[in-house]
This record gives sequence, C-alpha cells and structure tokens, in this order.
Amino acid sequence: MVFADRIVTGFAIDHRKIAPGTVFGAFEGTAFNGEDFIDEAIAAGAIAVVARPEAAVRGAVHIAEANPRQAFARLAAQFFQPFPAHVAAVTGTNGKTSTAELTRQLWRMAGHNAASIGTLGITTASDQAKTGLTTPDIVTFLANMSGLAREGISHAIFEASSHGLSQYRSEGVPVSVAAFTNLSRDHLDYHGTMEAYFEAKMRLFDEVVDESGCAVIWADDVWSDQVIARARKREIRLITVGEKGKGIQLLSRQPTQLGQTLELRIQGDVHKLKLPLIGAYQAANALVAAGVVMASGGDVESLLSHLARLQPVRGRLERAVITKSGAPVYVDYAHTPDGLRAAIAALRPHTKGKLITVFGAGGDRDTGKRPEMGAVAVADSDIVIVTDDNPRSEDPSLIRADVMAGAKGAYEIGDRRYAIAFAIEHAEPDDIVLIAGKGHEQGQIIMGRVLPFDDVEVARECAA
Ligand SMILES: CC(=O)N[C@H]1[C@@H](OP(=O)(O)OP(=O)(O)OC[C@H]2O[C@@H](n3ccc(=O)[nH]c3=O)[C@H](O)[C@@H]2O)O[C@H](CO)[C@@H](O)[C@@H]1O[C@H](C)C(=O)N[C@@H](C)C(=O)N[C@H](CCC(=O)O)C(=O)O
Ligand SMILES: Nc1ncnc2c1ncn2[C@@H]1O[C@H](COP(=O)(O)OP(=O)(O)OP(=O)(O)O)[C@@H](O)[C@H]1O
Ligand SMILES: N[C@H](CCC[C@H](N)C(=O)O)C(=O)O
Ligand SMILES: [Mg+2]
Repeated sequence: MVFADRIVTGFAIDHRKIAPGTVFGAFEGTAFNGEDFIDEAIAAGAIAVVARPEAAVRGAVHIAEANPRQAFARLAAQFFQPFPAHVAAVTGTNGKTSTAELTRQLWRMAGHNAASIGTLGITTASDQAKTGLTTPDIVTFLANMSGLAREGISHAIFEASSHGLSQYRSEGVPVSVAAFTNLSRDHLDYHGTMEAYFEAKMRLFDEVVDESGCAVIWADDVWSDQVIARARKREIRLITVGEKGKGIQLLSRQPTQLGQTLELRIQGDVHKLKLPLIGAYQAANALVAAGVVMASGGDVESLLSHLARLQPVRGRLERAVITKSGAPVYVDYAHTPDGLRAAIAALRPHTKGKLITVFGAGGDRDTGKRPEMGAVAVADSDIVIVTDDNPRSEDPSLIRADVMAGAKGAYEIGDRRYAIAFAIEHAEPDDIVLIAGKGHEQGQIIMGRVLPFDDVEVARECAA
C-alpha cells in the first residue's frame, strides 16, 4: 500500500504509536479529539491521515471521510489481511464471552484450528493472551485477526461489544456469522437509552455481517423479534435458537446434579443431550454456540456429541471451593441485573438451604443498574452482602449506597475479602454461596491502580 509514493508501514489511532510510514486515524473520542494530534503525528512520520473533511491536515495525504473510523478500518483491513476464512461475531448484553468460548471449543472438537477474541483475551487451543478490553482497538483487532490467520487459524469468533460496534473497533474483517444472545440494561451511561444501545448492537446485523452470511439469534429474549426482523430485512440466512427457535428448538430442560438434560428438535429430529453445564443461561449460550457451528457447516450428529463434552468457561458459575461446612462456593461474572438474576436462578435448583449472594457494582459505569442489581439480589437470594467491584475513580461507599438503595435487608461490607469471608463463615451445609461480578478478573481497580484480586483464590483462602 502506497500514499504519495511512500510505502505504508503500519496503522495507528494513537499519535504516540506513530512510526515513519504510518497511516494515522484521527477520531473524535469521549476524552480527547484525535484531530488535536494530527500535527504531532505527521511530525513523527505519518504519511496519511484519515480524518473528517473539516480537519486540518498539512504535510500528509488527507483521506477525508465523514465517518473516519469506518474508513480507517476498511483501509487498515486491506493492509492487515489475510484473515481467518470463517469469522463469526457475537453480540448481546450477557453471554458473549461464554458463547464465543463454547463455539471455539465446539469448532476445536470438530477438528478446526479455532480461536476466540473477547473479554478473556485471545484464546486458541494452545494459548491465551490478554488484550484488556472486550473489543480491543481497531488496530489491535485487525493485527490479531491477521496474526491468527498466519498461525493457521481457520475459524475465529469475536465478541462484538456495543462500544466496539459503535466505535468501529471490530470492523473490516469479513464476518460470515452474526449471533445475538440477549439485551437488557447495561452501559446506559454511554448509550443513553435502551433504544440507542439496541441500535448500536444492530449494526452487526444491518452492516457488519456479510450479505451471504447467517444470523444466529436466541429467540426467547424480549428483543429477539426485533433482531430477527433486522436479519429478515437484509434477507440473510437465519437460525433461531431457544424455546421459540426454529433452527434449534429447546423442548425441555431438566437440571441434574452436575449439568442438565436438554431435549432439542433440530431439522425435524428430536435429540436428548446431557449438557455438562448448569443453569438456563449456560444452556442458552451453548445452544447459540451450536447454532454458530451449524451456520459454519457443522454436522448435527457430531455437534451433539461435542456439546456433551464442553468444558466450563472460566469465571462463569465456576465452583471455586466447598466450605468446611460443606457448602459449595460459586464465582460468576454477573454484572448486570439480568445477569445476576440468571446466575441466581442457575444455582437455585441446586440449593437445599439458603442462597448467599455477594456482589457489588463497578465504578465509572451505568449508575442506574446499581439499585436494580440490589433489588434482584434480595428478591432472589436468602442472604445478600453488598461489597466493592472495581470502584475505579468513584467513591466506593457511594456506589454501595446506590446498590443498597435497592437491596433492602442486605449486609454492607466494602472490603471484598471480608465480604467473601463473612459469606463463607455463615454458610451452612445445605447452603450455596454465589460471588458475583468479577468472574475471571484478576484485580480490583481502585483509583487507576489494579490491586491483585481473584474471587476464586480468595474464596479458597477464606474456606481453608
Ligand atoms: C468510552 C470508550 O469506549 N472509550 C474507548 C475509546 O476511546 P475514544 O475513542 O473515546 O478515545 P479518546 O481517549 O477520547 O481519544 C480519542 C482519540 O485520540 C487518540 N489520542 C488520545 C490521546 C493522545 O494523547 N493521543 C491520541 O492520539 C486516541 O487514540 C483516540 O483515537 O477507544 C479507545 C481505543 O480503542 C479505548 O481504549 C477506550 O476504552 C476505554 C478505556 C474503556 O474503558 N472502554 C470500556 C467502557 C469499553 O469499551 N468496554 C467495552 C465493554 C463492554 C462489554 O462487553 O460489556 C469493551 O468492548 O471492552
Ligand atoms: N444467556 C444469558 N442470559 C442471561 N445472563 C447471562 C447469559 N449468559 C451469561 N449471563 C450472565 O452474564 C455473566 C457474564 O457472561 P459472559 O461473560 O458470557 O457475558 P459477556 O456478554 O461477555 O459480558 P461482557 O459484557 O462483560 O463482555 C455470566 O457470568 C452470567 O451471570
Ligand atoms: N464489560 C463490563 C465488565 C464489568 C465487570 C465488573 N467487574 C465491573 O467492573 O463493573 C464493563 O466493562 O462494564
Ligand atoms: Mg465478554
């Protein structure tokens, strides 16, 4: 790729990452305006700048576009290709990471070289690398995708977060399957309204997925019909999944001690499946993953046997330890009202005694979800302990107060380790402890610092 007779050596959206020969993407953001750094980028060697037509670009080629993020992504994609032959994307408020990871496992069992990109980082059969965000920035995303292709990955699935979709952070790679899990309250600090949040996610179906691709849609969510309508409008192939699903219909679900038995109708035939994961939500994610595999050409018989061999996803209803009194302690990543409801509901059939829930809400995130999470927790559990979860730049006691406003009768223990210890101490033999919100996370983010913290590890220490 060449601009003004100079060979392009790379792409950057941060002026501090410019080397001679780089194409710079100058975007207006939430904290900065990238256009303010154009002169510095050119001084550092940028040969072309993708920016709005009204931006001032002197001394480099100005690629003037009304939507510079999208234009930059398309151009960078030409530079970074090739990409894996089969790429799927999954969106939804909850279940993206789980669905992506389960899809990767199913592809792997089918003999494909598969990878997933999302909250857990980049996962392949042999490796896991952290990226920091669910959807990395566009340059990292494209570089990762092309790196995976060069390593021989043929099947990749990525999590398309609403932030990522609205900022064109996961653009430019041809997507042949787009999946939807569900939509409920989250990130309203960023999107403003549920409708705007929904529209951000719908870009995946309206624009991102290929015309010749396939949509895999969880059919039992209140938003599902609207997503199905979008896919129909584009006339893309459709696989609906769930009790109302036509591609994979969930006929019944019976919890067992270590998992659940599902009865499914697929292409007219009824099958019984022993899924080794507990909870309605994990069944939903596993079935959406199965839909993605079917959409990319998987055969049903082997798919069913692979579903029965799925491994748990890190930090999603992960059994951390059993207390001295005999109560199992689960760690889950529920960080929305709907997620908390789903996690508690998953454990309820396995609880003979009391369900004890420990959770908090993140700082610098949607504040409206806090009392809603509090209300869900007290309504569905027997004992609730409200604690801290990544206060970030906020005062943790004010976050807890927001949560407590909805959590009548809950205990409040700010220090997460003490909160977990309290729950474990009070757990009796038939009880279950749920520690929600951080899942796989390895740190507590307080005022820009990340203090090491792992719910699973802390639970084990407290139970020892
Ligand atoms: C609100 C938000 O999503 N912000 C993300 C976004 O920033 P932005 O585009 O608004 O950028 P900005 O910081 O205002 O800067 C504007 C531009 O100037 C450039 N710049 C800035 C400063 C400078 O000195 N030089 C320079 O060139 C920046 O590189 C950027 O291109 O793009 C950046 C790079 O791609 C991200 O790092 C950043 O994520 C911040 C850190 C963040 O916390 N994001 C969270 C909310 C997020 O995205 N979460 C979703 C989660 C969701 C889920 O699954 O639920 C995720 O996908 O991870
Ligand atoms: N299908 C689902 N329906 C309702 N809740 C779910 C579903 N799947 C997962 N959850 C809840 O959401 C939590 C997070 O799951 P997961 O990490 O798969 O979602 P995600 O969409 O990737 O989240 P993030 O937005 O943080 O990336 C789980 O631990 C669980 O509590
Ligand atoms: N992807 C979500 C993760 C939230 C996890 C929770 N532990 C928190 O910090 O709020 C977010 O960035 O909002
Ligand atoms: Mg995720």
